[in-house]
Amino acid sequence: MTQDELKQAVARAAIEYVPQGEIIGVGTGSTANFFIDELGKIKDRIKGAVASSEATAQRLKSHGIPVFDLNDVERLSVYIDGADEITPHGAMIKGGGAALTREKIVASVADRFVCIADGSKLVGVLGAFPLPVEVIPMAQAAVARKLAALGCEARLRMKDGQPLITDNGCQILDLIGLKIDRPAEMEALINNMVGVVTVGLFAQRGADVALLGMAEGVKKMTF
Ligand SMILES: O=C(CO)[C@H](O)[C@H](O)COP(=O)(O)O
Repeated sequence: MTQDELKQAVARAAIEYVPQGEIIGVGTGSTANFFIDELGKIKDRIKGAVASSEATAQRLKSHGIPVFDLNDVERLSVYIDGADEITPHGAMIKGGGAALTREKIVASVADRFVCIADGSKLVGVLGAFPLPVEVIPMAQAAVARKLAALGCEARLRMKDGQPLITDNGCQILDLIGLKIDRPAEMEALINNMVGVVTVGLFAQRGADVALLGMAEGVKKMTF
């Protein structure tokens, strides 16, 4: 099976977690896109969705799924999203698609985080994938120096020759070679740096369920 077929398989499996008549949280990325396409087929089952990015909002709308502002929603029973890496304990690196801040916000009001990913995302230790950190642009260089002092390279993410600008008007530093032995502690340490908006470590609030696409089928893990 190709990686896309594995992503499609977990996107289909995640439909089981979509509650009747509710608003759900929807993530960002290629796996989330496959999920949105599946959601489009059963859109009458839900009231609508809260999107974790402008791109996701557009895709939901293209399927005729109503998109709600999080400020108008008190709680979500489920948030469904992909990950760049996930451990056997449910800690994740997210933000490969630069949507980490809104993803963390939407996930924070959800009772349950269902992570959907192809099996290659399952790792023993986080950090082979560069860890994204969203930063306030004026603090970018200062934050990069502090992050580099942790023993990694902090590389400004570029797009079309310019620093990438997120949906929040911020920039992304990708941390290469960071050793992440204790994800929850590292999350708190980086989040506490002045100028950091969000770190793409989801450990203090990790996944509750992971659906991982493997050649032999969808593997379910609960945490
Ligand atoms: O965190 C994310 C976007 O900010 C994505 O969930 C993550 O990058 C995984 O993406 P994909 O499903 O395309 O592999």
